[in-house]
Amino acid sequence: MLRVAYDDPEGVEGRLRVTEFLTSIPAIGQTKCARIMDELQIAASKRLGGLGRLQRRRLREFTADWVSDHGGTGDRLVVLAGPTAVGKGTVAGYIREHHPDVKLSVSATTRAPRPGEVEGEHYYFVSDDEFDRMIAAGELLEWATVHNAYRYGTPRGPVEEAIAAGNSVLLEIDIQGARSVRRAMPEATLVFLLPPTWDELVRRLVGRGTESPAEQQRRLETAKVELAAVEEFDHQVVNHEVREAAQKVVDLMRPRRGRRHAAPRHDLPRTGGAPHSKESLHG
Ligand SMILES: Nc1nc2c(ncn2[C@@H]2O[C@H](COP(=O)(O)OP(=O)(O)O)[C@@H](O)[C@H]2O)c(=O)[nH]1
Ligand SMILES: Nc1ncnc2c1ncn2[C@@H]1O[C@H](COP(=O)(O)OP(=O)(O)O)[C@@H](O)[C@H]1O
Repeated sequence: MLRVAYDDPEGVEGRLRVTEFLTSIPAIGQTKCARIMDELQIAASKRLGGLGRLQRRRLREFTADWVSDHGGTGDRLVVLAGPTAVGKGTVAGYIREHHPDVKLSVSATTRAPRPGEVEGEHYYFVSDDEFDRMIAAGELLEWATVHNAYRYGTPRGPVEEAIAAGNSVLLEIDIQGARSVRRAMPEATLVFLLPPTWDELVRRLVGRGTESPAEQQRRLETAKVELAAVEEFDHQVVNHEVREAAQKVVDLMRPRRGRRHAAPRHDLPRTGGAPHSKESLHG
């Protein structure tokens, strides 16, 4: 499994030269490495920890392409994350209904079922002991304590089986979980769902009416911090309208195969959503 430690510039991998990283990949020798570095516009002296944002993205996309071309998950594993009440559940639900070819991962959680929630469809509802067991047995691809309350985790088996069978898998998880997936499966595509504006996010949270005013306040504080994580994601999709946002997420799951030759890597669009300014979200 290819793994790139961009997040730890002082660590052993952060100090690794990009050329060393590339030539450690089977079938990439000096000549091919030089050509790839040229294509990615990265100087030969660069270390993994010293790459600029664009260079990191180009290298990450190259890695994803490589894994895809050599039997890895490629673009078939997509993570949808974003701040509270942005509409992650709504967009994922729309995809479940209208794109049956996309497999939605069903998480395990220690929280109690809400009225209408179905075991094995919305979540696997498990006890704390069972969740501990799943962690110890390595059955979770990632897990996190969300909103300081309950634990949520992605069962590893179904994700791996779906990918092996050639299906696309969508994980609707929180931002900590997205980071864990990036570490475990660097070739996964990370999508950040954004609200059209900060005020609209507040309206959606309040309008949903599932949290007390104090809890809403706490989640909004967290949301401000979480919005800053947008830069870590491969794509941004603004959830103006559910159908359109869902389509953009599904479009990102199309196989990347062949694209490398269709357009220079640095010309590939990064964002799936409309232009926006981050400042306006905090307004
Ligand atoms: N890390 C992680 N987060 C998850 C997982 N499943 C759900 N979540 C997140 O847990 C949070 C709470 O979900 P939920 O209990 O459905 O409540 P709601 O978001 O308040 O409707 C959401 O932010 C989800 O994205 C998972 O398997 N792993
Ligand atoms: N595109 C949208 N336009 C208007 N309202 C939306 C949109 N997407 C979601 N909502 C509403 O916003 C609220 C929060 O959505 P939800 O899916 O529960 O968010 P999350 O899963 O991100 O916490 C819900 O009341 C939902 O109906």
